[in-house]
Amino acid sequence: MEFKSAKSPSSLNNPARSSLNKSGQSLYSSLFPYSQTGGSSFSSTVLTVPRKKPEKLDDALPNGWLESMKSSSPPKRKLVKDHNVEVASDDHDYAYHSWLLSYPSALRSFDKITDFASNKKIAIFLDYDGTLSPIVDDPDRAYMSTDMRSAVRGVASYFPTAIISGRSRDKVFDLVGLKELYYAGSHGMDILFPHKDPKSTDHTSKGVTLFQPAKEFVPVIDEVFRTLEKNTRDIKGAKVENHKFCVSVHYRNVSEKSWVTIAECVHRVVDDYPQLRLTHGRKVLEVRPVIDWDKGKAVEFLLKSLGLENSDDVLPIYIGDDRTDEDAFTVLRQKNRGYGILVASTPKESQALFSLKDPSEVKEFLESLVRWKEQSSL
Ligand SMILES: O=P(O)(O)OC[C@H]1O[C@H](O[C@H]2O[C@H](CO)[C@@H](O)[C@H](O)[C@H]2O)[C@H](O)[C@@H](O)[C@@H]1O
Repeated sequence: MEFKSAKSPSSLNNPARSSLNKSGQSLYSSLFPYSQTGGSSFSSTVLTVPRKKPEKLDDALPNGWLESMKSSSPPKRKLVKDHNVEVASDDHDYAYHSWLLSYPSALRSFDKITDFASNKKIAIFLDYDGTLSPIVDDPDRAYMSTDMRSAVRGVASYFPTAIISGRSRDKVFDLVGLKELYYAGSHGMDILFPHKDPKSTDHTSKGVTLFQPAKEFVPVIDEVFRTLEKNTRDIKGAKVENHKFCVSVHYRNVSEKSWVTIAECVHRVVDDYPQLRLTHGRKVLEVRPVIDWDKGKAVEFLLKSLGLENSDDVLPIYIGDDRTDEDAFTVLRQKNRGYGILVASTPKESQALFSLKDPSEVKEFLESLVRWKEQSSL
């Protein structure tokens, strides 16, 4: 990531922040918590992050693969011991706090967000890994806490709430376990509507309306999954997951010296399938069908299904941490119709407007929304 010194946050050249919605109201400029014209005394040293669409692995030159793989998850933070408390180093704090000027904390901006949301219908979209659950080495053990589950249940009792994950729908449903939510698995290619009867005793994700735009790719995805499993068997730490409409190849637990080997192995397999493409998440390579569908399209589809599209009295809020979430942030930003909130504890370029540091801040934000809603309906 490249940092540049800038005169003021206004140098972000961010048209979305001043664009207007249909009623002439700006979602962005009215919420930007820092002056976009005047410079603060701090501004001459502010670090800003260039905003460009994150590069996908399949767009990168072969030489770029390794760099892309190395930067695909925040580096381990340099920690220093201070009174038995682990705190981030000064360098990290400085960069992070500077970055917050461009991506303000959604918690600190909470009053502005809710001022804007008053008299609007909020719709909540949540990524799973890194947003509701912390990133852990073993994808099968990425559990969300009981408190987080309660927070999600809380928001879902007031606002339509969807989980939009790269995982298969069944896996993410098993991890979240709330049947009142909408689920979009496989990066939005497998959409489930909640049980119509909230008292249903069916605790599986079955029996409700589905939207599966990549249905015909299931056999090829299965074939590629089996080939990748076989071909990566000798790469220590590699893990391949079949998400029905896409495949994940994890290299988090692979020694860095074998990253080229695993990348080449995946590329060799995918090269034989022109109908498939590769994208890149947090220490994971993902094989997906070449269809014009992503988390952003899933958000649009869900808003439409909920009768909430093209409406000025609707405020979609999308919270996510990964490159694949950028598609959803972009949709909200381009259409000037909602807030993207990036979960990040290190500076990252993003199409999101706000940020939260980690899943515990996500939980706090969701709980605050519930409290705000409860108080405003008194
Ligand atoms: O869209 P998401 O819900 O964020 O899913 C994206 C990927 O999440 C999982 O992998 C990530 O989390 C793992 C557990 O913390 C971590 O070990 C891995 O390195 C991360 O990439 C999931 O296993 C993938 O299949 C999803 O695509």
